[in-house]
Amino acid sequence: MATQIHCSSVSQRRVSATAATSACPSSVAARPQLRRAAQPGRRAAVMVCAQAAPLVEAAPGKTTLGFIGIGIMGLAMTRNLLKAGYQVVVWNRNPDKCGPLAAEGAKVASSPREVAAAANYTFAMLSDPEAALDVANGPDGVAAGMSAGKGYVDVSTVDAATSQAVAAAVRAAGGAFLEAPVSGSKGPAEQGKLIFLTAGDQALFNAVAAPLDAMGKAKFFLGAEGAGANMKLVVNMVMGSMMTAFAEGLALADKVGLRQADVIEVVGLGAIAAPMFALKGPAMAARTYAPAFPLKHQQKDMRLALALGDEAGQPLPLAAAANAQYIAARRQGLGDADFSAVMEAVLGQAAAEAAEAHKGAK
Ligand SMILES: NC(=O)C1=CN([C@@H]2O[C@H](COP(=O)(O)OP(=O)(O)OC[C@H]3O[C@@H](n4cnc5c(N)ncnc54)[C@H](OP(=O)(O)O)[C@@H]3O)[C@@H](O)[C@H]2O)C=CC1
Ligand SMILES: O=CC(=O)O
Repeated sequence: MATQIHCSSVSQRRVSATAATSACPSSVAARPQLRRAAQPGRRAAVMVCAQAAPLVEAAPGKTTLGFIGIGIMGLAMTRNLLKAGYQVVVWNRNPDKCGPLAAEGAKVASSPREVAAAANYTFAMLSDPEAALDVANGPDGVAAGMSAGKGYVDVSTVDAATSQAVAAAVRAAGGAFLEAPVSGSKGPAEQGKLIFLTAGDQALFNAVAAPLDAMGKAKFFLGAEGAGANMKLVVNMVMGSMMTAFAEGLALADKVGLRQADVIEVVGLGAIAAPMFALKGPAMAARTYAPAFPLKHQQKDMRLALALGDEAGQPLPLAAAANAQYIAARRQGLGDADFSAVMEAVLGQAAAEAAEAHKGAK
């Protein structure tokens, strides 16, 4: 897995080995706004903190990891932890989804609490804020299985308030907390090329550096919990708006007699080229939407980003318009399809307007 991190700006400070050894979970005030990961070779073996139990650096063969939420992303991410040689204990609400991982060597637990009790560090990849709160703070949840020296890494896409509520419950039980939402979809998850947007307890960030590297190609430490969640919502708001604009472009091209394949090629050669357009464009032109990133999750991210905009006093009219299209697509029953199925809402709107115009002409 690629683990090398490049600094693109002098204002972005690397986390030094000294910082890694001296940081405590509670020392959030001292953290810079944006930090990239330390070089793996410079990590200290044990992260010592005066106020909390030391967190031991995770390593295959000596660390048991937990993984909760075996959906599209969780399955691929857990596979990479198993491939890297970690012992992994898993739990999923629908236990059938743990079957393939059990066959590959994972142990299956009967509750999130049992996972946290069995593992040194537990990861969770859950659908939304409600699921994240249920799993972490519920009666048989992760916090109930936490104790000093353990850590919880929530990689789900949620809002800052959810992340902060989970962090409080985990810390109250003596554990450390890191939010670590990921940028990158099913393909990057399978290839171990996710981008982790982390925030929270820096000692835990350092302790789980190796498992993060087994699942991803880059990791950012952004400060106190909430910063990772906000970064993820900003990125996904842009992605959701881009996808809607692209769907409108393909629909318009078709209406005026252009080949959608030509549009995809022209876009791909110019300044607005994006891997997402190249990857999703041909399937959108064929109107097929095999789920990599479910549309219901993209709409959840738009909703959470708009709420963040409200809170921050930042108008987001473009994102609001895109969100309306994702809501329309959900109403068309496309929540479980890939988010590129927003194309159907764009086409559906055109069809509805044509029908309305036809009615008016009668
Ligand atoms: N797919 C993608 O490309 C990406 C997704 N994400 C984010 O990752 C998260 C997961 O996405 P993905 O794997 O695609 O989604 P899936 O829908 O495939 O998986 C969702 C997981 O959450 C579990 N879950 C939902 N509600 C609850 C609950 N109340 N209690 C316990 N477990 C629950 C599901 O369990 P069950 O199987 O029982 O339903 C399932 O394991 C989302 O936050 C998404 O926004 C981030 C980057 C990329
Ligand atoms: O959250 C989705 C992604 O592709 O990133």
